[in-house]
Amino acid sequence: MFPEAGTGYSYEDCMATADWLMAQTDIRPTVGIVCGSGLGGLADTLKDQVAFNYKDIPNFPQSTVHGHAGRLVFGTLKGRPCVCMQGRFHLYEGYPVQKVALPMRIFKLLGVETVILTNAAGALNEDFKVGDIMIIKDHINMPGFAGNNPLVGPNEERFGVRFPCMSDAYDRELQQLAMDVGQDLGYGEFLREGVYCVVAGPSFETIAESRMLHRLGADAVGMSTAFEVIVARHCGMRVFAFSLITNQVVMDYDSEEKANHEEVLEAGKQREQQVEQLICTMVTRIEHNNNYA
Ligand SMILES: O=P(O)(O)O[C@@H]1C[C@H](O)[C@@H](CO)O1
Ligand SMILES: Nc1nc2[nH]cnc2c(=O)[nH]1
Repeated sequence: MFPEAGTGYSYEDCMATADWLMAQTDIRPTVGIVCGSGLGGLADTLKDQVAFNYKDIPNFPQSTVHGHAGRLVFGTLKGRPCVCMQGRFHLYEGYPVQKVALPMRIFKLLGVETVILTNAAGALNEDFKVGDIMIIKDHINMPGFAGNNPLVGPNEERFGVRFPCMSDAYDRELQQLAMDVGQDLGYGEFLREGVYCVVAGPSFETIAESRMLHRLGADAVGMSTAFEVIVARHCGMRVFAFSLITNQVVMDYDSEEKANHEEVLEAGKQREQQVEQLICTMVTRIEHNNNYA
């Protein structure tokens, strides 16, 4: 049923990739960042950059989606050593779910302690607007109900336990930090919190599917993040994630709206600066505030 589960993603494979990277740069990141669709600009703001194209990194998948540059960028953000994925992998690109989330294990082996993930998502919550930033407090892994969980396969104890807890997946202190930073930056009007639901994609939702997800308790829907979060938590890293609301999901048969990737990228462009500022300030405060560190 899962032919590729457990092959090519061993501890030794991940270690080989991490060793290769550490031999190319002296930067030892403690924060790892994953940039969602159209949100890759943050990587360009890192200082003292050392960047790798995914195609040059051993065992690494390739980005195939417009808006995902396919570069792993090491550098510093306000003096703090970071590694930033400028582009991520999705189930709909044809990768097994284990491969989609593989970079989290590389992060761990590089020394990353805190992971910050971003994504573009459609709003199911009717109070949300395009341009809102939704701090993710929990997720629903829809493909997971059909067996698409990145931890399927033999468990590697050196990464984590067989049955990891997920009720604390999204670090509450980091959520509070994001709220505080957002308020300080004057982002209160477009800062929200909510539940993210991942679907496999690449087709956007039908109206019936959207209504169902909304009734199940999801505030936003997307095609990523939850798989990475599961693997990051399995190996003991702290996780913070947010969605940029790029479109209102169509839930009305009379609507003329049609979801499309171009509007997703455009919404990313419009909020790029605030997204970067939020992450950058959070990273600084994680470093300097022991309550959050
Ligand atoms: O990588 P993310 O989750 O930000 O990308 C979202 C989901 C699809 O890949 C794409 C749809 O426009 O944006
Ligand atoms: N599944 C899904 N992913 C998205 N990514 C950005 N917007 C959407 C959306 O409306 N649905």
